[in-house]
Amino acid sequence: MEVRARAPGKIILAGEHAVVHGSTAVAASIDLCTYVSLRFPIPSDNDDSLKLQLKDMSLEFSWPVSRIKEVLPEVVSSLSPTPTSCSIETMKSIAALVEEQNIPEAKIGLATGVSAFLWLYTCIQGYKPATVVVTSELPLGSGLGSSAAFSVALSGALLAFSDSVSLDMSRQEWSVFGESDLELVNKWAFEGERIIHGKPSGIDNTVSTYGNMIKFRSGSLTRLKSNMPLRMLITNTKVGRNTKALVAGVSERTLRHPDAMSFVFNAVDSISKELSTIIQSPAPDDLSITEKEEKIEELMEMNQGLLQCMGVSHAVIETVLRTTLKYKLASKLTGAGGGGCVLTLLPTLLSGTVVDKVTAELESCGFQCLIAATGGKGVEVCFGGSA
Ligand SMILES: Nc1ncnc2c1ncn2[C@@H]1O[C@H](COP(=O)(O)OP(=O)(O)OP(=O)(O)O)[C@@H](O)[C@H]1O
Ligand SMILES: C[C@@](O)(CCO)CC(=O)[O-]
Ligand SMILES: [Mg+2]
Repeated sequence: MEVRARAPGKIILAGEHAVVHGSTAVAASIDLCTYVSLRFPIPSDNDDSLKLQLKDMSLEFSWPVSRIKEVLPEVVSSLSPTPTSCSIETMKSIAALVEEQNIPEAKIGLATGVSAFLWLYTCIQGYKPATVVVTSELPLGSGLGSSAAFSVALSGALLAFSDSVSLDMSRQEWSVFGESDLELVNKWAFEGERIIHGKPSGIDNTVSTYGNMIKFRSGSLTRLKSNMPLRMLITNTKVGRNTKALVAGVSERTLRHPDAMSFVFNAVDSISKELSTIIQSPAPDDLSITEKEEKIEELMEMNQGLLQCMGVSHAVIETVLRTTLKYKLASKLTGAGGGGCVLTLLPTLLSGTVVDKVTAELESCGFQCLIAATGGKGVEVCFGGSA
């Protein structure tokens, strides 16, 4: 028995960090995914372990299920079909299980992802032996929502083989969950994000679950229908960072300067709302595509300035901004910042030559550029077969 799930990464067009503090944000899925396959052994395999293979990193972790039962006895006895948060005590027990695996120091950032895996697995599948294989097209820890895509794909695969959702297991092609099942996948993925992020707003797992473009505020989403092409150059600075630490840094700054930061968050809220209005406004209205793009560019620059106020920009991000500005292109960081990826709007009338030139200049600085398709599908599953 095997099921595979895939979930997309995302870009945040406006509102990262401020969304954690109640502001509106706008995000779109991208066509780079994380894939999770789940397979239960057959009795003749004589396999009583839970295995997690992180293929891209050539890492494999394995726990005898008896060991998981011994360390986490309370998880299954209190199994509930509704997503639950991991308590501090259980987190400590999970950390012990992860520590036993001796993750190489250079890859220690994966420990939170492995912890999220153990929590979601035992909550949804109990102490069953299984092999879970993960691969990803997303750079990890770069602002493109790798943690959310991992949590969503994992929740999707685990729930596909649970009684909580209704799926046609005979369909051997990529299929979508029903509306209420999607909600369940999203809620479990949020619990995974909590373990990886500390204090997520929920925007990343929501856009990965539902796909397309969304407006998000205080846990609730509005699906957006874009009425204009939106081509974004994504520049990966390759400077590593950690969303949990950056989110905590903004919270600390907010505690130190509550009044000033509340104005910053309000300004971001207005920017996100204005951006979503422009994106959705009917195609042939009073504003031409070029006028809309100019407004979006200005909003991106304003948002970037406010992200700087929050303390989440970085020297390397400023280098990308300066480089793209030479070509009169507007940019902003995307995701948690502190390094990671930068978005640059490529206006419809921009010539291919300019795109090639700016890309070449960015790549000569050691950055990696890509143009991802935005607003595609959310989480999908596929039973058996080889779709
Ligand atoms: N494919 C994966 N396999 C295992 N763990 C993963 C995988 N993808 C993400 N993770 C976990 O998520 C962490 C990265 O999450 P983080 O939130 O810091 O960055 P991001 O999600 O890529 O960017 P952002 O949150 O800004 O969009 C990794 O260190 C790891 O713990
Ligand atoms: C930085 C942040 O706003 C977005 C990370 O992609 C964190 C979150 O909303 O959970
Ligand atoms: Mg993340």
